[in-house]
Formats: sequence, C-alpha cells, structure tokens
Amino acid sequence: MKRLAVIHTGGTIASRPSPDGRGVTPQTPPSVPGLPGVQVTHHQPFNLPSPHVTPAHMLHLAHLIERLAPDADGIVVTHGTDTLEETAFLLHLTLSARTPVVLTGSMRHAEEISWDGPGNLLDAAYTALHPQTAGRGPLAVFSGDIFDARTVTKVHTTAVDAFGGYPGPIGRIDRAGPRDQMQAHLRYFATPEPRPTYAPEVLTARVEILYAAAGWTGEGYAEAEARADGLVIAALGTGNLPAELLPLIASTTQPVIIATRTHAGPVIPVYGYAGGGATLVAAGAIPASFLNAHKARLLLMVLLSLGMSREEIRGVFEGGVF
Ligand SMILES: NC(=O)C[C@H](N)C(=O)O
Repeated sequence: MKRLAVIHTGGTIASRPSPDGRGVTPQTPPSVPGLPGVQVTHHQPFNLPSPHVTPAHMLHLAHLIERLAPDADGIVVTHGTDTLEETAFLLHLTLSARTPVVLTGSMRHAEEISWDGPGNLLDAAYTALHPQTAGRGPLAVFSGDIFDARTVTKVHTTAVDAFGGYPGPIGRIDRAGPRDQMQAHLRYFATPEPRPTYAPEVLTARVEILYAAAGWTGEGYAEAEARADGLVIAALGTGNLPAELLPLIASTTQPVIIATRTHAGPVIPVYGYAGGGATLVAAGAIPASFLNAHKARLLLMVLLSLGMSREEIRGVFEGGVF
C-alpha cells in the first residue's frame, strides 16, 4: 500500500457560497477521489482563503510536511490559488525531505458546473506518488500541467488553466482508463536542478515591495525604507528605474532587490543611463535574476531572518540557481 498525506489549507477547492449569501468562503475540505491501493491520511493545519495565508503559515506548513514526510510516499497540499506560488516557493526554499510534495487547488468551487477540484486533486495525487517525482522539490499541478515551484505563477484570474510561468511546465500528467483501473500517464520534460535549502526558525524580517511605473519619482520609498529590513522593487524591463530612484538606492544600507514587473525574463545590468540596471547594481542593488517580486521578497525574508549580511545575500541571489 502506498501512503499519501493530504494537507488541506483552504482556498476555493475547500469553498462554497456561504449560507449568509455574502459570497464564496472556505468551508469543508474536498474529499479525495478513490485511489485503489493507496492509504490516505488527512491533515488540516488551517482553513483559509489564500489571501489570508502569511509567511508564518507557510513556514508552519513546511514544518508539518517535514514531520509527515518520513511516513508518506507522497504529500499533496490543497491551497487557494491567489498565493499558491508563494507557499510553493517558500517550501522550495525550506524543505529538505525528499518525499514528493505537490500543491494544487481549484478555480471553481464545489457547487459550480465543471468544478475543477477533483480532477486537480487526482492529478496531484498521481504526480506525488509517481516514482519519477522524487527529488524534484515541491511542484504545483494544475489542469494537468506540472510546474516547478521556482517558476510557477498565476497567470489568469478566472480561467481553469490559471497557472503558467516562464519557461513553462516541467511535465504533464494525464489519466486514462476506467475509474477503478485508472492509469496515470506522466512525463517530465526537464531534469531536476540543484536546490539549496534554508532552515529559518521564524520569518521575522520585514521586506516591502515597491512597484515601479512611468514617472515614479520615489514616492513611498523613504517610508518603506524606514519600516523594512529590506526592499524589493518590481522595476521596469531588465531592471531599470526612473533617474530619481538612483540616489535613493545608493544611500540605502538595507538590501534592495531589483525584480521586474515584466512577466518573464531575467533582471540583468544592461543600461548605463541614470536609473538603468547597470547604475542600480553599481549603487549596491541586487538583481533578482528570474524571480518575480513576491518570490524575491520571500527569499530575502528567509535570508534576513537567518541573519545574513547584504553581501552574503548578494551571493545567494547571484548564485545562478534562481
Ligand atoms: N481559486 C482560488 O483558490 C482563489 C481564492 N481567492 C484563494 O486563493 O483562496
């Protein structure tokens, strides 16, 4: 008998319209469709819409997974889709267990026509229990596509295939055959990459994200700098900003990570005009590589919470694995 642990955390996959008529809210976790030859255990550390999930919840989940991993052949986490990629990435950074961990959710709730919860849950379970999944780090499975936690991102607010992320899925799961003899057809397109892991006890560091736009002259920067232990800027293109930001960044002593508001591609120091990426890096800023701003924030929170210096943090971001 294979052993599958299912961890329910809330989200639309656990939701229905609330009896008071105010809208859709998390209520009961989804039941897992029948899996012949699999012993399933259920765990529910919290039952939240994912906009209420904090980095502290994510770390709590990581600790629960580490405890369950020795007694499980695979672990599925059901989660709201809005912050699923952040939880997946925090697990990517912190989990050292080799037991496969697969996150999934749904875009439609249990009372809608074409509820996508059961199919996603089944795909996630088959993926988590598949022999080729071990050693790949946490994954996200949605609409049959299998994504790496580092690159996965929500790309649509309502579509059932709501997840994507450059350069795309690392695998595909499909199912065929009658319910009691269902066969999973799973194929990976990429080999696993090295994944350094970190073990923060708590995530105490405060990191704020600033979002760049044409004509931004740094409004909000000084306030964020005063409050935070580190900053992430969702900058323009390859990591450029209006000229007014350059002196602000040059005088900041905390780490300033430059991500991009563009949906794909790396941050690299190309441009030498005031505020261009090359000038920001010369002023001390750290490029986020391929990480989006909210994933760069989590990485920075982890590294700051471990007490790393700005130069040590630069080494991690520039280490070539993000
Ligand atoms: N589809 C979903 O799960 C969206 C929901 N707002 C959540 O993230 O909890």
